[in-house]
Amino acid sequence: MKVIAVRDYKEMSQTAAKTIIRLVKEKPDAVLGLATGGTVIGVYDELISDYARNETDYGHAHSVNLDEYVGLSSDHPQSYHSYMNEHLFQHINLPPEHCHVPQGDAEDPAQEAKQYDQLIAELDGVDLQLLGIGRNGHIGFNEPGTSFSSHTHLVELTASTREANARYFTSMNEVPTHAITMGIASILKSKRIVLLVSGEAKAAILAEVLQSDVTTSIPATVLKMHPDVTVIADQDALQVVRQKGLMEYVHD
Ligand SMILES: O=P(O)(O)OC[C@H]1O[C@](O)(CO)[C@@H](O)[C@@H]1O
Repeated sequence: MKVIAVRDYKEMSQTAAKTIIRLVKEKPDAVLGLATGGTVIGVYDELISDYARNETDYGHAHSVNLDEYVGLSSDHPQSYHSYMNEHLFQHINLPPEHCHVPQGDAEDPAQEAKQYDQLIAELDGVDLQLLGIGRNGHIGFNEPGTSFSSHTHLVELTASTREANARYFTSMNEVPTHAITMGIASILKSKRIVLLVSGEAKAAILAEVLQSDVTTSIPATVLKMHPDVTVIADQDALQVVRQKGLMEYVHD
């Protein structure tokens, strides 16, 4: 796992966006694994402004999103599908039929999860998976304790994850209790992974991930088992890493 230190959120977003743009130029039919949440919005903003300037062509690319809330239809304003439309899909020429997000209102979420894995396999896997990290170390919606052999599956969200995401809903009662998420094994199949960590709120978990052995109690530690993971962390997120003298893990 290679950790790159950047100045701030802007530089983190630009660095990740450049990696994605380079990949799409080298491999126009690349499969991009995308994430939602606050951390990755800056990356999408960078992709959109690059698209406006350079017309980077996404016409042959595909995207697969990590997760979706169970019970929300794709056009529900708080669904991850709507988030992706708002923050990326409607601004670039990624064909709508190439944009995949699990269907949150599927009648049988377990079946939907199975089909999602099949779809990823049919696309020949994810070329680059973009990830954020939860304050408890979750990746996708794989909460602590999730088996490393999990494929796309139905999960019950922890109270802390629901609280962290409550900011997008008008009340805590509206925050869905379950989600469909790509599993740890599905994420590890990606050819390349870029994990973004920004802000003080993520400083403790970043230090824990770097320090800890691989353990299901901190799902992101599993990334140490993947051969091509780049963590891009800003100075605020590196505060605890610095305090604990763990800078040996970090490159500038
Ligand atoms: O970027 P945020 O909003 O801190 O969220 C961290 C992670 O948690 C999730 O919101 C839940 O999976 C992810 O989408 C995100 O990568």
